[in-house]
Amino acid sequence: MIGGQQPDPSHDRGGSAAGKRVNIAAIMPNTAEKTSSMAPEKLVIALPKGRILDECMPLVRAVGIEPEPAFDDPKSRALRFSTNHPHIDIVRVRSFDVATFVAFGAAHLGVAGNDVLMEFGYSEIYAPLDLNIGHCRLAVAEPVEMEGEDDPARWSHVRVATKYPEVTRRHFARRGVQAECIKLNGAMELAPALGLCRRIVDLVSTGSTLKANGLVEIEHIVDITSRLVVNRTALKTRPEELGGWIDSFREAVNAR
Ligand SMILES: Nc1ncnc2c1ncn2[C@@H]1O[C@H](COP(=O)(O)OP(=O)(O)OP(=O)(O)O)[C@@H](O)[C@H]1O
Ligand SMILES: O=P(O)(O)OC[C@H]1O[C@H](OP(=O)(O)OP(=O)(O)O)[C@H](O)[C@@H]1O
Repeated sequence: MIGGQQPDPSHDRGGSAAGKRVNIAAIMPNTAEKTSSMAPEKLVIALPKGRILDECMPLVRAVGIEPEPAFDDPKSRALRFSTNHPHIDIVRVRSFDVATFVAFGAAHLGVAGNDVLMEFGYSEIYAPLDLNIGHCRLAVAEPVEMEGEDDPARWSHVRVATKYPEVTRRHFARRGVQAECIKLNGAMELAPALGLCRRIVDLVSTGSTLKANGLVEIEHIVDITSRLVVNRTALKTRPEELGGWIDSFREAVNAR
């Protein structure tokens, strides 16, 4: 279990905000009652390091959560950070791991792209809010020379390099195409030129990475944004507190 520090009731956002929109306490009165009489463990928020962190920190700050100075110190090797709320910590992990930490209840709240959520399909994760950041799309791409002669409607089998084998298999299976996926963790765009496979499934935003590597997008799979994610059990056991944070994040997103 996490933490052990006593909560600071003066910083508990749940009381006032919950009930306005995410009225979980009303539908689960028993759990709400139980938690209000117990000292809950520290609330842990998992944030993805990398490009999404810069986009999500203004929202985190807009809801009134300010991490300790070490969070912004590039020399710091710390992974867990206290905040201005004595009962809230932030952990900074890889984007795929945000989903795992939240699904297993090691973190209560987090931020993850729906690419990551779809790939894992964790039933323990509830994603109540689109944060309107991290906009990109998941797409199939191939070498520009193949574009004219290749007809995706005629495929019965494809071999693709991807970081998203589950989403890729499901996408192709829906139209009866068998996908053989070669799992890579980055730099998928290198695979066709090096003969690993002819096609890739990867995230595309501006398209400049595809272009720089002689590839073109030939099939759109799904639009991607980052979501606020919550552990379902935590939401049941701490409905006011977590519902309050969901409401606060929603207000911050709407105010942008
Ligand atoms: N080019 C992009 N434009 C916008 N959002 C993106 C882009 N690439 C990825 N994302 C979003 O950001 C999330 C994190 O991507 P990022 O590239 O920072 O991490 P990563 O390379 O997957 O992480 P790691 O280094 O841990 O493997 C993705 O899951 C996706 O939702
Ligand atoms: O269409 P673009 O604007 O060029 O963005 C697309 C690139 O962004 C992501 O990679 P990232 O830069 O995060 O590096 P990674 O491959 O290490 O994940 C993605 O995997 C593409 O390579």
